[in-house]
Amino acid sequence: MLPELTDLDHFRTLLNDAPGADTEATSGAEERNGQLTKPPGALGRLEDLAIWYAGWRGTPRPEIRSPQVIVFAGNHGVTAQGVSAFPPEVTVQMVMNFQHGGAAINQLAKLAGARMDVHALELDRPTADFTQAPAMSPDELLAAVQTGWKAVDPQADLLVVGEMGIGNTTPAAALACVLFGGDAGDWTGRGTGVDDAGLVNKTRVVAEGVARHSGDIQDGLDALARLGGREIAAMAGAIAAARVLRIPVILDGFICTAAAACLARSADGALDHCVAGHQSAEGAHSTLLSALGKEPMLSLGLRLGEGSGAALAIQVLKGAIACHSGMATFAEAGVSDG
Ligand SMILES: O=C(O)c1ccc[n+]([C@@H]2O[C@H](COP(=O)([O-])O)[C@@H](O)[C@H]2O)c1
Ligand SMILES: Cc1cc2nc[nH]c2cc1C
Repeated sequence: MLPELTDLDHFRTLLNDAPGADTEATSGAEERNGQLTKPPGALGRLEDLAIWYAGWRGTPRPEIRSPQVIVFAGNHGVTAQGVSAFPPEVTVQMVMNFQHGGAAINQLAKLAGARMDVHALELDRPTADFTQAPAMSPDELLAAVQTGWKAVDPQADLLVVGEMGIGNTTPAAALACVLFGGDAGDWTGRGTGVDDAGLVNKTRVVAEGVARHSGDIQDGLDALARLGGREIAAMAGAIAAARVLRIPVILDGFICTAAAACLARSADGALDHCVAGHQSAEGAHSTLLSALGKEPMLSLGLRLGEGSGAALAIQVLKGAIACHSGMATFAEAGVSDG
């Protein structure tokens, strides 16, 4: 059962107190992995993924039957600073495209056998431009986190969270910068494709936001309120709910990883139930994944968001689980082990 979220301190407490993976299931899966008809380690990272998944599902021989993909959408006041190659109205237009089944994520979720939900968060009320004021008030942050928290199906056995939000690589860069340090230029990339002058302007905007707010940021949730966005906060809420429910999560690209990073900076082990689905072409994604100690499953040059890279990675994880749970042991198959 997922408790109702009453306030942000309650959220922090639930995240800090969330149980870890089932150690018995993990060791049972390790033992089973050692008996399967293959040379030790021959399935490479698929073996680690299967053992990780088994631990979080609490069974040494799990299946993936009910994956869920959730796409959250939000609008950003900081787009007034000219930080995106696309206009903000594309956010609501793409939400309609998701609802009509026409986006990349619709195809990839369907292919992965996943249920897909779309949550648009107050698109007609963008966050404040963080160069001028905190992006969200604490109450606005809580409402967005609650949307994500409640969006997770407790019956799901795997979760992908994705986003749509014109301008959101700017808050994602600002979050990464304030959480991990370095210069704005280390974290700022081209997003949907800003030109060289656009990149200089966007880097300035990120630097201004970080300079304005860093003194008031103690943890990841403070960072989310001041520099984040509603869809980013909702992703954080959903990832945290999955942690409490022991539902494994596949992270998507730069923005999704920035949301996850806010949790990592609010509670130790907050992302132990997450793997990185892919490495985005957004320049700083690899740096952010390294900072979180996450190795991407795929690297295909995607920079779409929407949960697309993570939805593709569901298929790889399904492959890992199919082998782990379906293969015969040496004893069962009468094959001599080494
Ligand atoms: O997932 C990523 O790594 C990623 C990288 C670049 C862009 N995006 C998507 O593009 C939008 C943000 O780009 P921008 O240039 O408007 O900040 C947003 O809707 C994201 O889903 C996503
Ligand atoms: C068309 C378009 C589709 C997207 N999907 C996720 N982010 C996006 C940004 C744009 C511009």
